Amino acid sequence: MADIITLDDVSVVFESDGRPVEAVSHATVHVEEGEIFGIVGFSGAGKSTLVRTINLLERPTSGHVIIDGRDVTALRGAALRELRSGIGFVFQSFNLIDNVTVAQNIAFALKAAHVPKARRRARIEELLRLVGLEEKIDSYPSQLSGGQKQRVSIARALANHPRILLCDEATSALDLETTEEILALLKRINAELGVTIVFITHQFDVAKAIFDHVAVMEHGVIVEQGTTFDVFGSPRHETTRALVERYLGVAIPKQLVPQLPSGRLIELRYKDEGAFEPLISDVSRRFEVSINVLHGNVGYFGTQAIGTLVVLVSARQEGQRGAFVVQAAIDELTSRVADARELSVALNDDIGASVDAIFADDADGVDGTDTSAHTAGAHHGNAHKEVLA
Ligand SMILES: Nc1ncnc2c1ncn2[C@@H]1O[C@H](COP(=O)(O)OP(=O)(O)OP(=O)(O)O)[C@@H](O)[C@H]1O
Repeated sequence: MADIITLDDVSVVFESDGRPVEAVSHATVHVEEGEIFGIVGFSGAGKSTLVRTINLLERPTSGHVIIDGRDVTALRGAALRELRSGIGFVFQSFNLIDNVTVAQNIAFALKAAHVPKARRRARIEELLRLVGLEEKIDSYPSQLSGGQKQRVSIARALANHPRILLCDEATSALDLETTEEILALLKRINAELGVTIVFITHQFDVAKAIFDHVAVMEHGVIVEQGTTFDVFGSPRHETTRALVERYLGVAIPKQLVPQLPSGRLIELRYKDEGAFEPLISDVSRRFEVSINVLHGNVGYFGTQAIGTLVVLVSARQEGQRGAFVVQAAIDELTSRVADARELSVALNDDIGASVDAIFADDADGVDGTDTSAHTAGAHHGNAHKEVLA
């Protein structure tokens, strides 16, 4: 699929108190036509600044913005206005004008694009039908719920048939149920109208529910990007790992630790289901080690599953030979899953704390497809079966 948006080596430097602040540093992004592309990262990572370069609300200090194969970085005046009318923007705080009606809020966007007055009402009705709010056409924003306000702001953003919709934390001010409704609406707009969506969020469940590709930002730099399934399934950068740990990961309760047989704790991450049972039994038989499954969790990305298991690998014999076979078994396990690492209980605690700031408000799955198997404590065969069931 062709790129509809290319950000080529884009940097944005602000001046703050006389000192330069590099909000975005050499970011390169390719957004394919018709996809939902997401950007995640800590507060202050540069996500908003990067997205605002797409319609040149922020002008790159260096690098190029290419829309539909055309370098638009230097556009000004009428050409810039035309570019912007083809790119809708949805904000976290809705940005509706309070003292005019829903119809008038949308009419402003049509007027700005020189749509004749006689055609505006029909277009407004069509847009409100699309977002399911026909009956609110003459209401004022203060008479609407948060979700309804966001629907109006989406209708307004779509008024001039944009091919691109930019959403900056568009669901962050909404409760979980309303978030689901808005995500379903955006998915429908993406699928039925073919609108390409670039979406910033700090909500992990939003990311995994709707993003086709995702970029992870930190300190102005894109540290990792790819398909959402690959990036979250095999995270390579520490920040991504931390995000994934917090939501797909599992922590071993401290009180369990003294009860564990000696051995090494390994976290295994696999993509798609069903691959584990034969792997565990195969490795434990071939290497003559015991592999106890302590904890497991499966998260769904659309229809694709990413699973996590924490296993304790123990030697069946004492001494150097035992340590050697445990290492060989761990090497074999590691080579046959998407991602693996050795755990300590303290490490789990640290990770939990470090990512709270990013995905602070996501206790439950937005798409309702998460399943968790909390089997800590039952660290023998039964746990294994529960996790894989
Ligand atoms: N107009 C500006 N002038 C000076 N510094 C700015 C300006 N806009 C943003 N910054 C700085 O640039 C950095 C990136 O900000 P940005 O808002 O893009 O991050 P973000 O990842 O979107 O964060 P958040 O999720 O908190 O909005 C921050 O350090 C911010 O303080």
